[in-house]
Amino acid sequence: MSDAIEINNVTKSFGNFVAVNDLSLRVPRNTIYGFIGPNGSGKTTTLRMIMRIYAPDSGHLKVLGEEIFQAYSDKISYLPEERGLYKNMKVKELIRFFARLKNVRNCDADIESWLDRMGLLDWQNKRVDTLSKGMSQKVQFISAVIAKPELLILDEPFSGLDPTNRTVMQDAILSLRKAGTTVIFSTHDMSVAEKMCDFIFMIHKGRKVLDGTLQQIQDTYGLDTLKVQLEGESPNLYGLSGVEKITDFGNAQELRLARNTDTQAILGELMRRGRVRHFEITKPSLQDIFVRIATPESENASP
Ligand SMILES: Nc1ncnc2c1ncn2[C@@H]1O[C@H](COP(=O)(O)OP(=O)(O)OP(=O)(O)O)[C@@H](O)[C@H]1O
Repeated sequence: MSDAIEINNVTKSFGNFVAVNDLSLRVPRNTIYGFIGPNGSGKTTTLRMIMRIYAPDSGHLKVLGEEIFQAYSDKISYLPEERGLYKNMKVKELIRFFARLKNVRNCDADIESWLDRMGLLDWQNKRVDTLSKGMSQKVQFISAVIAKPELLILDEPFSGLDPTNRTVMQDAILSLRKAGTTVIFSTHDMSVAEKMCDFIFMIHKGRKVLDGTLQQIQDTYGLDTLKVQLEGESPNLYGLSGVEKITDFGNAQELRLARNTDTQAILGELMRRGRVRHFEITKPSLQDIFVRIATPESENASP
């Protein structure tokens, strides 16, 4: 079976500005693929090309094995970044309308079951303009999944949701993947990407800079991070040999190490300076990897 998405050397410019530059990417079926990248790096433009809202200037795209949108339009759903719903329709009526657009009828039981899961059953006969932002987002999500798409594309599905609703949304996405759906979502939340995604793709200035499982990505950096906690306020961590960068989280600090740094020597030095509560040699987090790639050299320099 073909991959859910095959992108081959795709470029898209707006005027002189190259938003997506020679991008190639494969999304296997039945996976969750996370798109990450700084603001304006090309995530939405890529998703819009998959949805054929934009045509690439060059390169080729295949979605669910098809090159022509009409051939896959009924099997794909998109939750756009800018949420917009028909405000004077009632919730259930609106979801029914989106189902019909994909040629799905008689789905009231499914709609009710989704509304129930998303904590919106009592709102089914309320007008859309009476919903809060988070509620409309959930209604839009249900509208996207009601026709049981093979491929679901979500542009920042967690933004603006409170922690409970984030969990509800995460569970819904995971259950869809379990049922066989391929899910692509963009996010600025690195911990969500780390926990949920089978594969992570990072785009920076229109170019692919990361693509793989979290483990593959972290392995390219190796065990170059020290997580430490020392007793007392503002522990003195400066001047340690081999430490390239210190990130201070207040109660804990992360040290980035140069290759072949002697971590035992650092531990010895820290013990001379104070009482060490926590000392862990680890791979960098996705958040740290993102910052390393996206932060300009000058801001990312050694302390
Ligand atoms: N229709 C358009 N016309 C002109 N420029 C555009 C258009 N759409 C996107 N761009 C530009 O292309 C670049 C990539 O935008 P895109 O929306 O893909 O970024 P993004 O990674 O989704 O960002 P964010 O995280 O802020 O949503 C930006 O510089 C943006 O200004």
